[in-house]
Amino acid sequence: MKLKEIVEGKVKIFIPDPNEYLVNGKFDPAWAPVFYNPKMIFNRDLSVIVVSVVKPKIIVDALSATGVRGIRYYIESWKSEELILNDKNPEAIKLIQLNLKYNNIEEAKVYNRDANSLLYEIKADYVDIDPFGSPAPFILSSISSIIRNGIAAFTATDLSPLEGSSKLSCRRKYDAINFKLSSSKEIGIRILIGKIIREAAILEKTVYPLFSFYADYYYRLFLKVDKGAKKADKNIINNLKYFGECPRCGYQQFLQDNCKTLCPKCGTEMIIVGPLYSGPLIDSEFIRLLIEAHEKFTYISTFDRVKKLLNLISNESKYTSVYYKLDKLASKLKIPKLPSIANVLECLGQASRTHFDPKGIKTDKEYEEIIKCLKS
Ligand SMILES: C[S@@+](CC[C@H](N)C(=O)[O-])C[C@H]1O[C@@H](n2cnc3c(N)ncnc32)[C@H](O)[C@@H]1O
Ligand SMILES: [Zn+2]
Repeated sequence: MKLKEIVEGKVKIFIPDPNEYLVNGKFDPAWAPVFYNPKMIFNRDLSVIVVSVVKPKIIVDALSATGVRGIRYYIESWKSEELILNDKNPEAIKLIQLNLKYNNIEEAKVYNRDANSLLYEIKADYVDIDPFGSPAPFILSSISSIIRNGIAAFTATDLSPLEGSSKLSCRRKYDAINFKLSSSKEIGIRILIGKIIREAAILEKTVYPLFSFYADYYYRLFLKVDKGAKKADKNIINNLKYFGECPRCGYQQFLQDNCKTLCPKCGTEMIIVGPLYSGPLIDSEFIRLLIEAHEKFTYISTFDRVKKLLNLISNESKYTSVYYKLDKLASKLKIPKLPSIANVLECLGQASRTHFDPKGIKTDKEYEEIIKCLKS
């Protein structure tokens, strides 16, 4: 394999030389023998900050590819007692070993295993699942390996099922009914968390979101894992719900079940999706710690973008309801001229923009008040 040296964060690593794997002059990271995607630097930068706050004892980068993620955690976030890097691809293992050596890390453990079988054999307090597409095949094994108060980190790039475009795929992978809704960007992340809560419950464990976000073409979740059948039951009872949107007037609400429901505002039958997680997506103390920690990472190439996202998420986390997409709402209600988002926010007083959608707002104000502000 012809290699190329690159710098990401504070580490220098070798990746397969993209020029060797061009097809018709184009390159896709999946065409190289070992996967490295520069579009995921933002994801890794944010994860480095998270790990610097969490300071886990045992870090597992279960789907490592080049090893860049785990190596960055060790060099930039925190020197954990143990660092475990794993990939089922033997070519990846050669590269991981080379990259560890190049960054003077001697103490890491490297496995060439199927991640699921490895995860059932080990215990850790931070497990990173960064797969091709869906993390669903790794949920049960990763949660099983994480001790009480440990962190599960998941990336999901399969937005099509999660956002309701591929309905059958969503049924198959996430056991949830889904349709394309106005707020599908947020619904998708809630369906994913709902699935993880149900899988964790099988093991008498549960998860609570600390920090979760949508960016570019993926979701990223950091969940705190807790143990106990009663806690698992409580989380399911309190936070596993359905969600309905009225196709006529755009009113939306969480629902206890997926029985036929008429819109309380206009009487039209609502479109219902779920089951999904209805609780907070962000822990306010955790986001405060991330904002504080971020100041130390002045060298990362995404410094400004990370700051913007963290501040926006901190703002929107004050509101528990799913965002309203104003252009969709205005078009449903035939409001001819959409006021600026800034004007709507000012009119509502307690409301925020959302990172999920530039046309969306989050507020806990009543539907009628939102409409009044849209019309004013
Ligand atoms: C998206 S890449 C990981 C990228 C890496 N985490 C990063 O940040 O650059 C997914 C990796 O998972 C590996 N993989 C897929 N299925 C696996 C399995 N069942 N067990 C172990 N590794 C697996 C692939 O070989 C690939 O290297
Ligand atoms: Zn309605």
